[in-house]
Amino acid sequence: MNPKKIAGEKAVHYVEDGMTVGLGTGSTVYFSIIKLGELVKEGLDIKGVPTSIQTEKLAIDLGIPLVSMSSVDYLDLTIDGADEANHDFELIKGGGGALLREKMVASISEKFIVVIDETKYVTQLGKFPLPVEIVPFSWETTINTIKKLGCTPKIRMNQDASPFVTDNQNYIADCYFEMIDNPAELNQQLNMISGVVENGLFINMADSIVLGKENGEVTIIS
Ligand SMILES: O=C(CO)[C@H](O)[C@H](O)COP(=O)(O)O
Repeated sequence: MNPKKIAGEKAVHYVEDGMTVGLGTGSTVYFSIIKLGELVKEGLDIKGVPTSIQTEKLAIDLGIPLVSMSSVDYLDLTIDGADEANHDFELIKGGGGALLREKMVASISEKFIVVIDETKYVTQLGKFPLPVEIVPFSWETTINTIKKLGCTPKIRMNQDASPFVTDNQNYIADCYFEMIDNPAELNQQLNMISGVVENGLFINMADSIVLGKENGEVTIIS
């Protein structure tokens, strides 16, 4: 059993007719979006707000009707993956580079459902390098400032050795902390640095975590 598939599909039970739904990005929420595509074909009436160009393309291929975030005041629900989640429902996101739009969409969602496999449910955040979206202008200056917060930042690169560029035309600095003692404080400190657009810490945003397990079970933590 694929724990990502189990979690992704389970989360779709939260979706009801008439909802506007934030569609996250990544290989776990992929299974939610596939399932939603099937349900839409069977008559489910929803509108999706995609969090990346990749998700937008997938949703269009599946026939899920989409609206832009700017055309809605709020979303009923967002389903998205995460790279780590702790027991206080604090998250690291951005492994796929979509953290800015993901955070914007989650911030106006009534409910934010996180879909992960059990390996990502941790007691302390930080083993996964924290993605921070920064502007390309003088990125060296920005990562030098970020470094002072006690991490080793590395600009994310593509396989061809060019910098990875986000959907918003920015760079990602993957910041190696090993352990993050105070995620809420770090979230604020990072976002106060000039040149930082947004960081991958999601604090006080998640409502439920849907945890897929290797043995085929799924646990919902709310
Ligand atoms: O934040 C994200 C993309 O920016 C993803 O939700 C996160 O990286 C988890 O992805 P996956 O489900 O593929 O492990």
